[in-house]
Order: sequence, then C-alpha cells, then structure tokens
Amino acid sequence: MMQYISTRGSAPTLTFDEAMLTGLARDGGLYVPAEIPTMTAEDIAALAGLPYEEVAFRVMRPYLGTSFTDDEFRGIIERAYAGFGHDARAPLKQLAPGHFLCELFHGPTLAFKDFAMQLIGQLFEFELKRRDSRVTIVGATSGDTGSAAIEAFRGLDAVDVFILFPHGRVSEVQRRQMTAPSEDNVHALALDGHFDDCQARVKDMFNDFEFRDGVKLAGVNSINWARVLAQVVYYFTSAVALGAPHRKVSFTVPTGNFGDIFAGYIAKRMGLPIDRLVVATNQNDILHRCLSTSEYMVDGVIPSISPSMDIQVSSNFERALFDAYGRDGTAVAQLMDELKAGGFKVSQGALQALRENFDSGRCSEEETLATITRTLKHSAELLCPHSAVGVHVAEAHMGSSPMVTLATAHPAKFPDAVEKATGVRPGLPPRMADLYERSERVTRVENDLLAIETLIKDRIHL
Ligand SMILES: Cc1ncc(COP(=O)(O)O)c(C=O)c1O
Ligand SMILES: N[C@@H](CCOP(=O)(O)O)C(=O)O
Repeated sequence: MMQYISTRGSAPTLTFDEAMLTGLARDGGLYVPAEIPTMTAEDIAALAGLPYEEVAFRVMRPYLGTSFTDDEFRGIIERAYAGFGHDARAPLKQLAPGHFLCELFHGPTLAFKDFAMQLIGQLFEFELKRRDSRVTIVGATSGDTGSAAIEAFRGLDAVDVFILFPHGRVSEVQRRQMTAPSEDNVHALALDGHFDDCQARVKDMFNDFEFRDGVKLAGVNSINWARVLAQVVYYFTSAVALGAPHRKVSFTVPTGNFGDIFAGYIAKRMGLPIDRLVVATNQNDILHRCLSTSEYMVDGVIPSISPSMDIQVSSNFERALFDAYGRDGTAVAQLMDELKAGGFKVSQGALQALRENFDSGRCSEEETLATITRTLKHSAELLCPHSAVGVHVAEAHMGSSPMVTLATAHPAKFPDAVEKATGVRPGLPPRMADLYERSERVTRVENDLLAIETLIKDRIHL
C-alpha cells in the first residue's frame, strides 16, 4: 500500500489521491512517499526508445497505489501531453562535447511547469468527478507556475483557481498568460510584495483550518507531491537517451523552490544512475550558500533577469532536509520554526548527507547575459535567462559523465534579457501570437491574509 507522510511527522498518513487533494500537510509539512519505489537496471534499460507517455506511466505508476487504475492513469497521461508542441515532449539537444540541454518548454505555457501542471489538471478533474466534489486552488507564483496552473484548470467546473503573483516582478508574457484567460473560475491576483510573500500567504491559508476547510482548499505549487512526481519522468528519458543504466549521467538544474532538482533526487533514489545533481542559482543564492556553508539565512529577495528564481524561502528544501536528517520530522519542524525567525544552521551530519547528492553554483546577472550570448554563438541555441544560469553553472561542473542542463523556459517568455544579450528578440510560437493584443483581467491585493481570504470567499462558486 503506497502511503504518504509529512516532513514534520505529525499529520495523518495519506494515500496518493488524498495527498494530491490535500496539498500542505495539516502540521505545516510537505507530503513525501513513506517509501521510494525502485526500478532495476533491467526496468530502466527497457525504457530506451519508448514514447514519453509510456516512460511516464512506468516511472509514476508505483506511486499511485490503488488511487487510479492502469487504464485510468494511461488515459490521464495521454490527455496531459497531447497539447505539447514537440513529439519527444522533452527533447535533448547537444550544446558541446558531453553537455546536453533538455528542452522543457514545449508545453502550452512554454515552461517546464506544464509537465506537471497538465498532468495534475487531468488528475484533479478525474478525481473530483469521481468524488462529485469541488475545490478551491490557491497558488503562489514567480511567473511560471501561475500561468501553467491557469492554463491547466481554466474552465473546469469543479475548481476555482486563485494565483498570487508579485506585482511588477514577473515578465510581461508571464503576466499576460495569467491575466488574458477569460474563464470566470481563474483569478490572477497581483500582490504587493515578492514571491516569498505570495508563498507565505498560501501556506498561511493552509494553516488557517477554518478557512481551509470552509473553501475546500487545494494547492498546485510543488507543495503538492504530484507536481514533483511528474517532473521525475524527464530525468529518466534524458538519462536513458544518454546511456543509462549502463552509464551515469549528471544534471544541472536552474533552481528556486527546489522542486525540479528534488525530482532528480527522487529519480536517483529510484535507481537511475545519476552522478551529480547540481543546484544552479541566480543572485538569490541562498541554496548555494547553504550547501557551501551550512547556514540557511534569509536576507531579502533581489529582483533579477531570471525572475522565476527570485526566491529565498525554498519550499522543497524541506523535503531534502527531511531525508538528510534521517526522516526526523521533529528536527525538521524545529528548523522550520527557526526559519520563521530568519534562518537556521544545518547540522554537520545532515550537510554531509546533502552534499553526497547535491553540488551547487551561482550565476551573476552579467554571467547570465554572457552565457546567453556565448551559447547562441557557439551552439546556435537561444537560452532563456533561467536556462542560462543552469548552463553557466554546469560548465563549471563538467566531469566524466555526460551533463544535462534543464532548459526550463522558452526564451520568448523573457524577450528583454534575451534581446539585450544577443540582439535577437525571440517571438512567441504562432499558437499564442495574439497574447499581446488580448485584454487583461487582474486584481491588485495587499499582502494581507484576511483581505485575500475575504476576496476568495466572495468569488468562489462553492
Ligand atoms: C523558468 C524556471 N526555471 C527554474 C525554476 C526553478 O524551479 P524550482 O522552483 O523547481 O527550483 C522556475 C520556478 O520554479 C522557473 O519558472
Ligand atoms: N518559480 C516558480 C515558483 C513556484 O514554484 P513551485 O514549483 O513551488 O510551484 C514559479 O514560476 O511560479
């Protein structure tokens, strides 16, 4: 029986579908599988040459327990990826000898978030119909989660969606993707603050049980285990394409909330021969500082040209800490209390455990621009600034295994930075060419929990 437990050790144990609809655990923690399913070398070898959808089924199926039948889950996967603009879904490109790019931006909103969000849109729709139930989804975004969520859930009868984004701190394309949809079950809320404020208010709403139960709150940030799970799949497709299980592969991941790289860690725990997992940060480098010094000290979010990674309170790091502390929920709860007061120091044993799995590096604004310029010149690949952060850090971590950098967004989502670096202004794909002409619908909100909760209660269709 597949079960999910909280990183803080004192919330009820849940099944996959329950954990998916619950979001944040009631003790404030994040759900993780009680045990990580594994795949043998033969299982992994058998993935070679399979369509992305079939790999997705084989990798994710063991996590679902009895929540969905095989046929139900296959149908859900097929529908989730049907709208992607590339048959391979997550194609690999070679940048340089031994260095590959995994392009994760061929989904409907042009960022890697579509891989998980399209899937959980289908999972939610199926499960809510089965239960004859509805939910209110709240999400925090630095730009990409929000647009992917609105795209995945717009027009669904059983769901109202409210996305908090930091006013003035997302790109114009990201903002328009959230504000252009006209369906009345989706709401873009521009909050006066930065991403960490948005994420903190979302967690506050989950911790306000009266509100949470009253509106049937659900979450689609990487708080939700299903989000992380869907992202495990492309580690398998990439590594197998480069010779796994017979050869080890390393990954560099542009990182903010630690969800994407944590998915890589799960792939490794499942048996995928991953050599190094490299955390690549922009100037908001708290994760790099922590892995280098053991101190996780929050010192304010600085706006950057890779805005989706302008994060200091990195939600999924809690999941990594849980394992690094030997799955001691009390220890994690203590660290999270210290975080509320500004930060914490990771114990020597836990730091060593983290370093066994993760390397890290930082990329400045100048280095980001220079990497976009250089990569276009030498590899004919136009990078978005987040992917450029990854490529820069990967170049400093090349070893004997092939390196895959995850390209997390399409350059057209961040045309100003790309044009500044290359003189080329990337255009949107034809299917969204009218985005700049469409009217916008957005509500400005103060960074005030009660005001946000009141607005949500007024607007939901419960
Ligand atoms: C384009 C892009 N790259 C990288 C990241 C960082 O991913 P994660 O938050 O999973 O670490 C994000 C935001 O999550 C993003 O939107
Ligand atoms: N970069 C993200 C921030 C939210 O991360 P999530 O993975 O927890 O949803 C974004 O683009 O919104």
